[in-house]
Amino acid sequence: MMGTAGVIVSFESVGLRYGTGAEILRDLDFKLVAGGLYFLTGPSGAGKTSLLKLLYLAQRPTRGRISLFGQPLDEVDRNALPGLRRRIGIVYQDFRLIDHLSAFDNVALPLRIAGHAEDDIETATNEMLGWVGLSDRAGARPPTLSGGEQQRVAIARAVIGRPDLLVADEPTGNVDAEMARRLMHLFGALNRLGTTVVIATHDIGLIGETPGATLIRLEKGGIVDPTGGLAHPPVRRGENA
Ligand SMILES: Nc1ncnc2c1ncn2[C@@H]1O[C@H](COP(=O)(O)OP(=O)(O)OP(=O)(O)O)[C@@H](O)[C@H]1O
Repeated sequence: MMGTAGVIVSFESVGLRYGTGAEILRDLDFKLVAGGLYFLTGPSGAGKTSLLKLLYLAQRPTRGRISLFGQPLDEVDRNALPGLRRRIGIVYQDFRLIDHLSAFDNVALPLRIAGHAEDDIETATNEMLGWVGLSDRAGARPPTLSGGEQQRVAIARAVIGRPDLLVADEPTGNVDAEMARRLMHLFGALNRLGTTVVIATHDIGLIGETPGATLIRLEKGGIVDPTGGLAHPPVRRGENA
């Protein structure tokens, strides 16, 4: 059996209900391995976005226990939560860009918050904008960008700080197949640098083109694990299982 070494996320008997409604997530028991690449799939309404919200600390479970970066969240001091959140890059389904900042300044934001030197910020931000094909839109504000362009700004902002955990909700939902492939390369490159990546998507093609990823399938609020990848995660090099 796998111990806790190399585990970045653990869910134990987790359930979630909104208000007094029925549980929309139930009996979630799984571990994510540090450095892993995970796709979360399932029909509309299965609870994918809700599961991601638990992961990026926007929602607390109504039952069970979640541990993140080795820390049980129910024991973490409130003051420590912002520190944990800074280790997570998030691509929201609705982007959540800051409308009065340029694309450049939206992407640069995590580096500014982390206190990097302005020269370094400029180089890294320009490089990232180039990768997502938005060099010529650096000065544009989000309301003047197309949906696909906004999505790419959101992705660039989420990955630029090399987070320990990247959580992306339908990150290729608004771009064409070629751009989706390019963005997947970006997630793959980040993953190879050590970031654990969790992507919710309906895009079966994207999943098929990504070898080495583990599929997490949600149905009616519960996980089905057809490949056994969650119950028996692959042992990665350098890791004592
Ligand atoms: N804030 C909320 N309050 C009440 N119910 C909610 C809330 N957010 C989601 N739900 C309900 O929880 C269930 C799961 O929703 P969720 O958005 O997590 O599904 P999803 O798998 O991400 O769907 P989609 O693929 O359509 O985005 C749905 O029945 C939804 O109506």
